[in-house]
Amino acid sequence: MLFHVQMTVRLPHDMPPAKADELKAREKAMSQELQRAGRWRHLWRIAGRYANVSVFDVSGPAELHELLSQLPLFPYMDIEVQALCRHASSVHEDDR
Ligand SMILES: O=C(O)C[C@H]1C=CC(=O)O1
Repeated sequence: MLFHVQMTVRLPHDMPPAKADELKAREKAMSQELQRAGRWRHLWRIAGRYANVSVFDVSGPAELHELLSQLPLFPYMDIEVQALCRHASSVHEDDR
């Protein structure tokens, strides 16, 4: 199943920079691992914001929740999820 996910990062202003850098480095490593595995299909920065729009390809909501909740920045993100299904007019036959 595909899910559209919007993540907005809200790090506390008093978080020590070294802690923020460590969280961001771990988040980057995990996101790249999931992208290479095909589970995090798209990752786009929303211009002008510390936020992204992503598309995940997972078995269902439970797997998505497990994956998102393991992200190092999870405690510091507002996350909105929308389930996607194939559009009848899509020319991409392999979209699910
Ligand atoms: O920067 C972000 O949007 C938050 C998060 C998503 C991937 C990553 O490396 O950090």
